[in-house]
Amino acid sequence: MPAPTTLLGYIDENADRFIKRLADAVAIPSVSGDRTHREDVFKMAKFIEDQLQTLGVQTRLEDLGTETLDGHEIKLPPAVLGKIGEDPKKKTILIYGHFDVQPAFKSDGWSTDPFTLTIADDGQLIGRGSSDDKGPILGWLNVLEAHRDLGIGLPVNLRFVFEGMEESGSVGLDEFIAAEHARGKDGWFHGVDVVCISDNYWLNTRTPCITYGLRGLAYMFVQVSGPARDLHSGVFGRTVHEPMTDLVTLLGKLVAPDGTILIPGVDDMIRAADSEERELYDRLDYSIADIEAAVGASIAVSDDKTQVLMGRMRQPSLSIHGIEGAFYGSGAKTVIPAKVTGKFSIRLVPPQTPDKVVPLVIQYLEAEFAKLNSKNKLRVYLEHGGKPWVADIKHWNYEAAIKATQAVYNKLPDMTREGGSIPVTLTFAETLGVNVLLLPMGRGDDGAHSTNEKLDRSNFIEGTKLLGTYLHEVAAINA
Ligand SMILES: C[C@H](N)C(=O)N[C@@H](Cc1c[nH]cn1)C(=O)O
Ligand SMILES: [Zn+2]
Ligand SMILES: [Zn+2]
Repeated sequence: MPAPTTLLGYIDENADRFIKRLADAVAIPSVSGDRTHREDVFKMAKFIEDQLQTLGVQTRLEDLGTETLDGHEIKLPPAVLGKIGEDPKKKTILIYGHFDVQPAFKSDGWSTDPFTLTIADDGQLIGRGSSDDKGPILGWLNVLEAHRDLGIGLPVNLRFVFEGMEESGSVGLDEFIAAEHARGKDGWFHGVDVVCISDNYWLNTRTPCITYGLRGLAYMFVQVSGPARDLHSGVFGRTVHEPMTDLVTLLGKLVAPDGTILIPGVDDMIRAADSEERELYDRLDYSIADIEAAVGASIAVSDDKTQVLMGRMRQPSLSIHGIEGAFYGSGAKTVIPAKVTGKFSIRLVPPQTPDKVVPLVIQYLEAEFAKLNSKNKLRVYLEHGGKPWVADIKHWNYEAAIKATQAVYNKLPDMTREGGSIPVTLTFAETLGVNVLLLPMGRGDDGAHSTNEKLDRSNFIEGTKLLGTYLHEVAAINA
């Protein structure tokens, strides 16, 4: 049963107002990984809570405790909980999203201010968080508002969990979910039938997708320290072991230019795909031209689309993100940095977990460091991690999402595994024991985490219709 046509019409008629609300959300720089923005993450939690309340949702701000960031103990942003509908005859869907964002500075190469939503002539809504993940969260608000204003009853009961730490390891959330679950029928998640998350992207720019897998993550720091302070390279060059020299040598031993992970045992954990599995990837609407357009260069590691897709969806990857403490400014500072920290992450696929992979990384880097005969000090550790997740797509939750996609887009969705990570997904699946579905709103070229992140106007508006239609399709299924 598709959503009422009045609902879809309402969403079209109110598109400009919905975009204005997205602009208000983007204007709050809720960067969870930057201590100086912690107040903004709190402000964003309040913004979402206020919106939910206005839309008739019963809410609660859940204190998740504290964390230590850059040596300071600071408060974690609260999780925003919402509840609307308690009809025992209806199914109950838990909606998850995150209102924190990745850092963004104009100087990174943005064409416009990252925290001012800019509407381009072609309909792109450009701003940090537009696609990841404020647009999708606001999509749910749009759906609630349409039902309220049209006087259409929600076809399902809804529970919401919106967090403000997803981009920084979802600190505190797993413990909260476990504790609430342990409270049984008094707990927040009591009665939840399935979970729906809109926080990833289509493969390309034309075909909507439904996602049944995510990679896990082991985000690691490798720190080399030596001198008591930064040194003049003219005075001390070739007289001391330099931390930066040691670090870049180690970083150079992690991954080959074609993406092969050089840490013994890591790539070997994954069995090769058989022909039946390869076919799943062959069938997806994707080409090398899509990846080239999304990254803005002809740099795919292979000309074989299936191999590229498998590299993203069913193989681990290792990326080097940066070096803290290294000189990176303009000019030509002749410094020997005293302490440098390399940051890299490994995206994990089943059966890999941080517990299985991290000891291999530590052992390998320590052995490679020993070969350098350096007198500097090495420290390798896990900063945050999460396990991979793969779901059963034969569940009615997926059936409803496929029907909704066909109703809104008149197309069969691509069935994908996402290369990114949403650590709480597996927690929902394992702790609550329910089916989880990923129903993305944005396109593969949205530039999440990158400069000029955008969400296309049509994806925001049709995506809102998709979320609303999905609720009605869930209600129509006899399960
Ligand atoms: C897929 C999701 N929208 C996302 O971007 N997740 C992040 C999670 C993360 C973990 N550490 C930092 N961010 C990702 O996949 O990088
Ligand atoms: Zn993200
Ligand atoms: Zn996200």
